[in-house]
Amino acid sequence: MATIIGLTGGIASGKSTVSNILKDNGFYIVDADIAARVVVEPGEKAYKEIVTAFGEDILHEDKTINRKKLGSIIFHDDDKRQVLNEIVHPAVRERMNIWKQEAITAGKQTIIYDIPLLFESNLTHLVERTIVVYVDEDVQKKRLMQRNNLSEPEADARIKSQMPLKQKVKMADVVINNNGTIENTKNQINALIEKWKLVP
Ligand SMILES: CC(C)(COP(=O)(O)OP(=O)(O)OC[C@H]1O[C@@H](n2cnc3c(N)ncnc32)[C@H](O)[C@@H]1O)[C@@H](O)C(=O)NCCC(=O)NCCS
Ligand SMILES: Nc1ncnc2c1ncn2[C@@H]1O[C@H](COP(=O)(O)OP(=O)(O)OP(=O)(O)O)[C@@H](O)[C@H]1O
Repeated sequence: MATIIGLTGGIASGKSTVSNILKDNGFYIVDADIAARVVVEPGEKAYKEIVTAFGEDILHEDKTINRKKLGSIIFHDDDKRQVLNEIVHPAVRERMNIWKQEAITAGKQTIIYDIPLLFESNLTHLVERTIVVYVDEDVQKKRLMQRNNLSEPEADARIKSQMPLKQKVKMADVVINNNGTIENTKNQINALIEKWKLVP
């Protein structure tokens, strides 16, 4: 039976950076953010529910969802975020389960579940151990503003929409500190692969 490892952290703390390094080491990644994109493509059930709940205003001209616009709504409004989560999350879990089964069929021994909201959504029962990618809040904000081209208040709103990263650290089986260079992060991951004797 495959071992499922949960990889989480805060927005822009470096989960994708860590999962890419794990992928380079042969590990199979099941990514919740990718699942959340696939399940809201036009024609999908969640797409229709989002348009009903948020209106056609959140669509591009080609009818795909304008993620920037939807983000600017839900990261500033807890109730609306809740509405979106209730539409999208069940479909995400279903999709991730399909990908997990594919990985098991392919003979994978360790599967990485990259889930930003692993703790917020109480999904730890899906995984055997948890890795939290940590950065200090000033580094997190700077990287988030840079990557998404956001103002400071916009970055603050996104950070505040999640459980404080320091709280996630307390809940983690292991913490990867991503304040330093990518090389430093790689070294921590290699040490972890060794310590937990992880086999792809
Ligand atoms: C709001 C949306 C349209 C913004 O899209 P955008 O392309 O700008 O961002 P992306 O999807 O790449 O997410 C970036 C990061 O934002 C954070 N984030 C996304 N959704 C949420 C949420 N509902 N609550 C808290 N943080 C969130 C995560 O850390 C995620 O890694 C999109 O994030 C979305 O549909 N969110 C709801 C689904 C969800 O909860 N996804 C997170 C994993 S299941
Ligand atoms: N050690 C590092 N040094 C410098 N920049 C980094 C480092 N790690 C990540 N970054 C940069 O910080 C940004 C956030 O990293 P990444 O996309 O991996 O975070 P994430 O946790 O997956 O984000 P999200 O949850 O928002 O999707 C990216 O632009 C990435 O290139």
